[in-house]
Amino acid sequence: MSVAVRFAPSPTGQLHVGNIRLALVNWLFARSQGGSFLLRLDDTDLERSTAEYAAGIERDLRWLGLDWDRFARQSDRLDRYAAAVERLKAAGRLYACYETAEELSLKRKSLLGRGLPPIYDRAALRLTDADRARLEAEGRTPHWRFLLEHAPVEWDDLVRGPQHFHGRDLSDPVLIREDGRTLYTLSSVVDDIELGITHVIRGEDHVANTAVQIQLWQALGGPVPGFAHLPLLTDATGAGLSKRLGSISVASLRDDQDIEPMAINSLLAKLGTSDAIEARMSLAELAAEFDMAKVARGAPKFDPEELARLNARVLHATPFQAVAGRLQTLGFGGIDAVFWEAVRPNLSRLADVAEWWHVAREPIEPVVEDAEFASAAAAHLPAEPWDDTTWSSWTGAVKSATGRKGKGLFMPLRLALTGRDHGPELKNLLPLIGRERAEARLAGRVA
Ligand SMILES: Nc1ncnc2c1ncn2[C@@H]1O[C@H](COP(=O)(O)OP(=O)(O)OP(=O)(O)O)[C@@H](O)[C@H]1O
Repeated sequence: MSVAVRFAPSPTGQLHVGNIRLALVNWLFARSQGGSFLLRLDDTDLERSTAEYAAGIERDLRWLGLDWDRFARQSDRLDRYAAAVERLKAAGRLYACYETAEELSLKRKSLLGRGLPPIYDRAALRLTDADRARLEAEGRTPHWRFLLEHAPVEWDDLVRGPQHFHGRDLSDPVLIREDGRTLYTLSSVVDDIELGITHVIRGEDHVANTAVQIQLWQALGGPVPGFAHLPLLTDATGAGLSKRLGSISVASLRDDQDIEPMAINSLLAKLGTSDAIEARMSLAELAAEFDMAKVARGAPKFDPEELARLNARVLHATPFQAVAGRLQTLGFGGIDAVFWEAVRPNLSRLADVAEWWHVAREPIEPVVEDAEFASAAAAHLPAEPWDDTTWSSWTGAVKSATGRKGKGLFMPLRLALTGRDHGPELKNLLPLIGRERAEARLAGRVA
């Protein structure tokens, strides 16, 4: 059977780097096994889900290159959940409960106060028909719980190893709320069964869900899939991430920080694994290196500096054709392949091209500390056309004429030609600056 996985975010905020790690791991697992990747929007929380957030999720995943083979929306599948409810009721696995939230909270507090785990006491199972009729006459509407079997629940987690739970240590989960809406615990299993999911790969926050959901899979007759629960990513301070809090979103990395998608993919594919974190230029390379056995159990931290470092590496290896369109959008349509290759080793973010465009093509204030030396150097500027051999022949001549060498030769030239003490290699930059500007700058003029 071929592998089928899903990424199932709720459209209740912008995807953060923790969500993306999960999306990426699902995608890489699918692609590395020739399997399929489903995007499922868990949009049944009508108060918090919005069409804008849903569109944002699709945009973020596309931008990262995480394309999906199939798409589903839980709000389109409500009839499937209703059908599953009927089957569970017919099998005697759902029972009506009438406690209010306050009553349940009191019960929990009382158990905790006695040092006991806050497991639901199944009081509703002892209600008679008459009790139920009375409660409903009082105006109470039931919520419905799934009757767990008091039996062991075990699985061999692809990340956490063998997991052991027991039904008696778990509360019967609520599957239907008072207002009749089915909850994630049920809808997610119905979808996973009907959409043929073979591996559920999600965050550690779902481990307890998995324990109860395995019994639901069995009750609904679906094959129980494999599981991998990954530790949750934290921010650099160790604090948790949440869509609701607007944690480090992919949209802000893209739109505000000018980060390359492959920098994000490279970091999140390798973070918290036994592989070194290095820049990769394609998802195919990451898929070829992917192995769930490399994922560690410790909670990884997202380090923005590491991302910045990878971003620079990715840019340094990006070919001109891959950025030509974006350069045009940024207003640098005049940049060609030669210019790009000259400046890309000095970029941390794509927008940094603006500085080198300015240096090469716009008037700058030169820094001339030794006018005599600068004028001697200017006198040796060769005739155009210039290419990447011009710098070495010119500085060779300046060296012979002035007796200067090393830093004493190169730094005054760099300061005069660029107004800066750092930047792209001058052998590449000089032909872009051109003779006229070079001559004027060596004379100390703004040019
Ligand atoms: N910090 C995190 N690190 C890694 N994975 C995470 C993190 N937070 C959520 N996930 C995973 O992302 C996937 C999508 O989950 P979900 O949409 O519930 O995200 P969420 O950020 O927890 O949302 P919300 O803040 O709205 O509850 C799930 O597999 C979940 O386990």
